[in-house]
Amino acid sequence: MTRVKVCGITRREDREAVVAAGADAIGVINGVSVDTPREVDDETAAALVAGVPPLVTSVLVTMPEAVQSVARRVETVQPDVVQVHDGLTPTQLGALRRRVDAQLVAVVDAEHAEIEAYADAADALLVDSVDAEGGGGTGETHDWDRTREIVDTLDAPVVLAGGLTPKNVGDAVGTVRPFGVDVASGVEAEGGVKDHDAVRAFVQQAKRADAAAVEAGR
Ligand SMILES: O=C(O)c1ccccc1NCC(=O)[C@H](O)[C@H](O)COP(=O)(O)O
Repeated sequence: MTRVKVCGITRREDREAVVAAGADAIGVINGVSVDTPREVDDETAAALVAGVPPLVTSVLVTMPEAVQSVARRVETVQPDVVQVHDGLTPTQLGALRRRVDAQLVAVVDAEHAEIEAYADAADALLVDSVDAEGGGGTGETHDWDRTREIVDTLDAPVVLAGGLTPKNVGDAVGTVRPFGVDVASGVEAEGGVKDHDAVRAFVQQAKRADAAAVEAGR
């Protein structure tokens, strides 16, 4: 079953709508070096994560400068998973993985030269369309055939992100067959505010496409 993560939650009511829509994971962005309407402060991040119910995964999305700083942030926010964009080498990610009480998702773009090393250092890989500064939330798709190759090559769970919307997520799931899909700007009413109808449609389309692919033996 393709898991669905909805990222960039800034408000309690959006977190609740995402849970009600049947998403598997909720992403909270905290400690990033890019300007984004989806980032929240430490206190809000911790409160949003604390309210995620059992059986739904909370994800802290961050862009650390050092292992220590992200370890501190994990202690403050207490997520189930930490998703690391940019900044750390595979060796540093390995050190972080041993240090924190959270699973680790490493973010790469589909053309990254060290994809295997990042996959080995983390619990899962998120293949995104990152901007020049290493940030996500670009609203841009990338070459899904390349991401399908990564899915087929690696043992690690691979999450597809970048430019997904309720309209294209079905094709994305059918083409890439990822472990999960991730969306931020594609289900927003405005920057940092989720459109609850779009969230529901996104989750439905992703799950429907997964069921169709399983039925077709793909
Ligand atoms: O969403 C952001 O603004 C962001 C900024 C800096 C680092 C990460 C960020 N988002 C992380 C995500 O996991 C997004 O869901 C992913 O990049 C996809 O975004 P989108 O293309 O908008 O669906």
